[in-house]
Amino acid sequence: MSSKSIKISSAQKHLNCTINLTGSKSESNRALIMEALSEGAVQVLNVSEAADTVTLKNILQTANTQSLTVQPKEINIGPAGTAMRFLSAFYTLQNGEIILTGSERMKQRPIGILVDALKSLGADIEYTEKEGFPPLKIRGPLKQKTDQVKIKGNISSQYISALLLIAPKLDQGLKLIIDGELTSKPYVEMTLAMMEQAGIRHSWTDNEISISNQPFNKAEISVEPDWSAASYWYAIAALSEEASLFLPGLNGYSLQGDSKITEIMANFGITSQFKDGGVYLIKEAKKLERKIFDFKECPDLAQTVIVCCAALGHDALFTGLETLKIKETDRVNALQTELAKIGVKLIEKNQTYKLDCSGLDLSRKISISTYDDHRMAMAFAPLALVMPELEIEDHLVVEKSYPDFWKHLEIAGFKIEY
Ligand SMILES: O=C(O)C1=C[C@@H](OP(=O)(O)O)[C@@H](O)[C@H](O)C1
Ligand SMILES: C=C(OP(=O)(O)O)C(=O)O
Repeated sequence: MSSKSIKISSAQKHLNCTINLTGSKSESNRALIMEALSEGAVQVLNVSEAADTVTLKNILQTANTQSLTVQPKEINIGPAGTAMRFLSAFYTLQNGEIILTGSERMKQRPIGILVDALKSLGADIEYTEKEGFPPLKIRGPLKQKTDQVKIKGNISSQYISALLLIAPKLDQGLKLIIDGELTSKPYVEMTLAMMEQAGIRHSWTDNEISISNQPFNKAEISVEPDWSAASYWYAIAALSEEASLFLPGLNGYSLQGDSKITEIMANFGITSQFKDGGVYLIKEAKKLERKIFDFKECPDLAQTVIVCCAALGHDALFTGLETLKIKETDRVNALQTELAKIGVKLIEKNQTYKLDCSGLDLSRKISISTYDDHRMAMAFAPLALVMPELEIEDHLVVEKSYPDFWKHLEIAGFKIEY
């Protein structure tokens, strides 16, 4: 066992506990950018403890203090994709020159669509290594050439959110035309809804979103707990014999698209009761019948739900997995390799993925590789409820979005050996 690997087991199949989740990484990242752009008019409450958010917060705290005369400062965002995209737009508005870089994986995650859009607005950006990928050399402030930008919508919604966040600060405002289909749409809706909380008005008709030059109002933005993190508790409930879990702070009218986990997990017999300022997850006996799950609007739930179906031996079909290949790792590939360890196949045909559980074997001791991907570790961890013992290769990966994950599993009665 390496120093990073852990063994998880669970003698306790009846779960009854309260888990306090950290704030949403997505909401926090937006709120922090708005706070920086609004020169303090916007304030953020319950900001996430996710490492990605902490990194972004630290960078933004020093953003306005750099000198113009020294070598361009290098800013390293590590593995934080959303923050990379948001900062690329943010720095076009700042004085001076910086180099924005990230982890080795970040240098393989495409950013050309956003860079092209920013350049067409008037930004001065160069690639310092590979065309279309970080690192970026950004020289601000942007002198706006046009208010209209056309941008492809099917690769990452983060490019669109990044542009929308800076739009009120652009002299001419922004008219964004989304070319083709829009993936991860709830994240764009979240961006606009949060901007509205700070008084920013927009119009969205068909494929065109417009925001005029306008000031951010004074606002206190309270971040809801993270629904993507909550999804692992739904999976745990689904694989347990009996469960009554309380997740404080979550509400039924979330800005987070991943709150769709309540609807998905109803198929697995998990009822979500919203009361006492949070949600109770109650497990009831129910036969899982739903055969098709689509993740186009909630890509971060894909691993959770697919592993859960595999553990239950449920041969379902999955769609909307196209964007998974450019996230923390190629998540489709990672899922295929790791599910094979329990005898399950995930087979692609015309962009639909079929789970074949005919060879399911939960009796072996296996070690799950994590591919520097927090969601690989967290999506496979619930398997400890249905297997004798499970090893997770790198437990530290969870810090990216949910640093207390293992501590919370212990609260729920899991045994973790470091
Ligand atoms: O805007 C955001 O906060 C996010 C958007 C999604 O990315 P894509 O738009 O690239 O699918 C999601 O996967 C990511 O974890 C967070
Ligand atoms: C894809 C994710 O994050 P990011 O793109 O911000 O790295 C994620 O948290 O699953």
